[in-house]
Amino acid sequence: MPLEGRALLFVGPDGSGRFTLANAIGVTLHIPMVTSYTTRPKLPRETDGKEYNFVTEDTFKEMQGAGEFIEAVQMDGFYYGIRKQDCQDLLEKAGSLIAILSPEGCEIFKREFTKTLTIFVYADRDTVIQRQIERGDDPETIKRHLSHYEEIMAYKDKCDISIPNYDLASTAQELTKRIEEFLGIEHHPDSKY
Ligand SMILES: Nc1nc2c(ncn2[C@@H]2O[C@H](COP(=O)(O)OP(=O)(O)O)[C@@H](O)[C@H]2O)c(=O)[nH]1
Ligand SMILES: Nc1ncnc2c1ncn2[C@@H]1O[C@H](COP(=O)(O)OP(=O)(O)O)[C@@H](O)[C@H]1O
Repeated sequence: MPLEGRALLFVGPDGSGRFTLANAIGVTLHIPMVTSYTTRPKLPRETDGKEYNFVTEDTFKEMQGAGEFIEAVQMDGFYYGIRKQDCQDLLEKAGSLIAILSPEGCEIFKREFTKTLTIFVYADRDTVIQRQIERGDDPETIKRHLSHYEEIMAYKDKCDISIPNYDLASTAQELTKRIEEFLGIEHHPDSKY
């Protein structure tokens, strides 16, 4: 049985601005974001429970064994997954949720929710490199991210919306409008976008 509700799925290369845009849209449209679980070590700029719930591999595997994840993937030796119960709780409260995930994860979510919107956020290679340097990612992490750049970009035309993110304010404004159309809501009067 698919989950009754709407899932806005943000996907795109690392450093393209998925988290920044998902967060802005969530605040403007009052849509909560579901936090993934990962075994990847926490970076200094991250806060446990915000970007991810950081867990050990043993804990992840226990949760996976108990069937807790709606989807779980392994990437570059790390596990990532989203808990079904977390989605159910958010849908009960808000009717919609936001998730940031890989193309593979999007395909699974599309089968698991009654209504999904896939939003592809992108920028050129040099720009995503520059942004990752500025946000303090180490060279190894940036290299790891870039090894997926082309493969992720190939998913662009399979998404419902694909949006280049250069000027943040105008990207957020355009995206807010297109999501409001999808959700069938009037443009939010207080929206600064
Ligand atoms: N399928 C799936 N993908 C995820 C999940 N959580 C994160 N991802 C994606 O997996 C990739 C993880 O990359 P990572 O190197 O850890 O960089 P991050 O984007 O800075 O966290 C990113 O593209 C995420 O959007 C999840 O729960 N499921
Ligand atoms: N349009 C933009 N212009 C300049 N910087 C941006 C823009 N969008 C996002 N950023 C910055 O670039 C970095 C990467 O954005 P983030 O949302 O973390 O990307 P992702 O989740 O796709 O890895 C962050 O430091 C963010 O503040």
